[in-house]
Amino acid sequence: MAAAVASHQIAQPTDETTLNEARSGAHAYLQSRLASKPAALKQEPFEIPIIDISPSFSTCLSDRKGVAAEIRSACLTSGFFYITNHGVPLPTCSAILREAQRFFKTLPREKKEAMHLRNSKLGYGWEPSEYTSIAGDVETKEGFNFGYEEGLDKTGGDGLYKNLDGTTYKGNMWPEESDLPGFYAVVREYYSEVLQLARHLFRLFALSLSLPETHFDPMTTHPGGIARLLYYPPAKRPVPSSPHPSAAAEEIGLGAHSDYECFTLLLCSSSPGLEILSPTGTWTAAPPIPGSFIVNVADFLMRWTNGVYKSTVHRVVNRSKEERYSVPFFFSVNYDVVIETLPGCVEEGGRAMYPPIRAGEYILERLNTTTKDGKGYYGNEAVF
Ligand SMILES: O=C(O)CCC(=O)C(=O)O
Ligand SMILES: [Fe+2]
Repeated sequence: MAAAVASHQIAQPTDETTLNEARSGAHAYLQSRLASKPAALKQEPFEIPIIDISPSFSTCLSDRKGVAAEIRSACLTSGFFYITNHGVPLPTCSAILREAQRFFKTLPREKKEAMHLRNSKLGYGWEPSEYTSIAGDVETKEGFNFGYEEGLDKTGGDGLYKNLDGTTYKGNMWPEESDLPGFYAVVREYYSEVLQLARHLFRLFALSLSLPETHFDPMTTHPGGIARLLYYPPAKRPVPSSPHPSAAAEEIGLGAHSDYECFTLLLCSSSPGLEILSPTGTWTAAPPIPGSFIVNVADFLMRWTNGVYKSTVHRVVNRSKEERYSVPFFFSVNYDVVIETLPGCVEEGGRAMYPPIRAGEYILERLNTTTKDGKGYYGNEAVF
């Protein structure tokens, strides 16, 4: 599918109507996916492919295109896939999962409180268990969120980074080095590796859309990239060992949602818990595969492709007696980029389903809906 280069670097204002449409569009999308019933829809099984991306590091374009074709096929169906042989060293992955455990298990509560999410206008910091809610479910997960800073980027960035709301102050909150010695160094190593992998994958996504390989590169010179450490306690009461049709039977770790950005790279510990909503409306487990990342298409790619690539709804239920840790990395373009449907993704005579939105504003709006009352808790407005 050929697509002309969009005017992505032009910082057009996103007006209130457009944002409202984006907000309700995302909500309607989620509701329609949750409400869809098995009967008349496509056949199971719903497969989450495993893609060995080692050929994508080849100097030969046709090797890279081969991997891009596999990615395309996954994006058209499940919107989720595993990648193996991705180049991020195993010790780097093990180390970040260990730090997650150290953070949640050894950092005293008052030190976590000092980094509470409510002190951030950007969704950063510590989220206690049962603090946030998506789709009305109170979530058992505990989290720690942080965003891009130039020190976490091997390229050093271009010096033009802007926060979600267009401000430029340093928004991350970190534990004191004396409280968790070595924590920041491990986070930096992991983040910088995964950011470079995301830039590499973005080129494959471009190829998968028959765009020039470097199409998205200018949009990721100071990219948004929120990462989180997540802890899911074991279920307090017995839950069915596989997804159950009745939501009431579940103890929700993280409520049903789609991700907001371009795509997500998820690292998880050996405990299962991630569940993906199939096109037939059934929850399908996505168990961890050692040494892999789970990649999922998120809303920006869905919007660019006019819904051709699926931003699939997912959730987490820890059904095991084990603790689960995970580290999602939500890869965004520069927050000042405007996301607009790629002309090549609109069928002849068709129309773009999604109005243009500015990356940072859209994410902020979506984050604001994840409170228990859905009314937001940041109380800030974008200043782009
Ligand atoms: O923890 C997981 O397995 C998934 C996390 C997730 O979907 C998210 O944070 O958006
Ligand atoms: Fe997610």
